[in-house]
Amino acid sequence: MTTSKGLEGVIVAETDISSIVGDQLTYVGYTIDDLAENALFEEVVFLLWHKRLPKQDELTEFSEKLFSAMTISDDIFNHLEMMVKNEATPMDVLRTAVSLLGVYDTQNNYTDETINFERAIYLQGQMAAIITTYSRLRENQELVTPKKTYTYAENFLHMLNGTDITPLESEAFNKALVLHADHELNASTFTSRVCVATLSDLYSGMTSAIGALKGPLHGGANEQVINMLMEIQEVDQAIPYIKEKIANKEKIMGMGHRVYKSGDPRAKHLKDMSKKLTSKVGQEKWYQMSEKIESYIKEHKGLPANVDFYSASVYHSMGIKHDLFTPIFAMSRTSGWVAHMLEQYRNNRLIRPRAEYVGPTDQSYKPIHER
Ligand SMILES: CC(=O)SCCNC(=O)CCNC(=O)[C@H](O)C(C)(C)COP(=O)(O)OP(=O)(O)OC[C@H]1O[C@@H](n2cnc3c(N)ncnc32)[C@H](O)[C@@H]1OP(=O)(O)O
Ligand SMILES: O=C([O-])CC(=O)C(=O)O
Repeated sequence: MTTSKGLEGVIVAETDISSIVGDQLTYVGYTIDDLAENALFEEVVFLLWHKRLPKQDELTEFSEKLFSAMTISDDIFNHLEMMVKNEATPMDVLRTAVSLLGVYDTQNNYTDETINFERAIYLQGQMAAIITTYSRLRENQELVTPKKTYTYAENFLHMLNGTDITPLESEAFNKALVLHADHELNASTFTSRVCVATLSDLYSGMTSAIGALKGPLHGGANEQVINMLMEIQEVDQAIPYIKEKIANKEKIMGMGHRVYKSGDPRAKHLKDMSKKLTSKVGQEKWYQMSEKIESYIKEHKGLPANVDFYSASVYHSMGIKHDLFTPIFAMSRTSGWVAHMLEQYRNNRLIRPRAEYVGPTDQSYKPIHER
């Protein structure tokens, strides 16, 4: 038996959803650059679920269904109110609320693909509804209903802030959602597949995936990055701060990746958006600081910036609360999680690896008074 700590390099599934080759990421054969520049997030969701881009009438129908799924039910609203009172953190709220969606879905046919496509749209819409409702409730703000003329990205921002959306905000947020949509067998996607490989349901897979994404070594890194930038505060403090972290053997959040060794192809798009947005709001320092950290870590540790690094200054300059960064990642990644869970159901086998036992052997039970 061979072991690979952290399953590094182990191939455990075949997929036709996304692929990483060198520093190239593709969704169903389309490069991430192509999609980030040209596609709407909802087109990408359709692509990941149906393995082809939608025609206009299909996109219209799909967007209408998503729009209809963006309204919160009274039941979930009541639970969210309770969670606000308990000052629960947004990722915990999201995980719990998605689990509750499962409680209110009384159809038991977990692996029925037709019903799962309906559930998928519902989940994708509800992610936006849950995050924005929770955010507005905790700020004591009235809820904002989505607009039919808005895209998914625009509606999220509209429901979050209650404002009209500028073209730059729309472009940046749509791009961020496209870039985070899927990423082969990352930890949370793998978690979702392990869960449904027992023939459990989509809500359970999503709940497990949200839990896995929350950790700071995965999706939780984007919030850690902004916390770091806030601690640094001034551009000339960036390098001394980073040097001290490295001297203390601490990790620099948003840097490094299990698969990409030379560069994460998503980071350059977010870097561009960070530059544009920070300059638009007159807060270039967050971009400048990030750029200094990126160059220093690349030069001294050989590590590239990952997707979580520049998304932090992008979301911050859009005025988004820092603890919503990881929930937004989860909202986008719902598209990928669902695609992978559906793929798992279609060609399922229980996922059950082995562990090498390294503990003591030949022990024999002693009565408690003899230990
Ligand atoms: C969406 C995403 O999930 S992207 C990843 C988001 N996570 C982060 O940004 C957290 C910071 N980065 C990390 O912790 C790691 O790079 C991971 C978790 C992304 C990848 O982890 P692994 O492939 O297991 O690499 P591992 O943690 O073993 O690191 C290998 C070496 O690089 C070092 N290293 C890796 N990342 C970093 C970092 N961000 N800062 C400093 N050193 C690092 C490790 O200390 C280790 O050094 P050593 O061999 O001297 O002990
Ligand atoms: O693939 C990974 O390990 C992490 C990652 O970048 C992602 O989930 O987007």
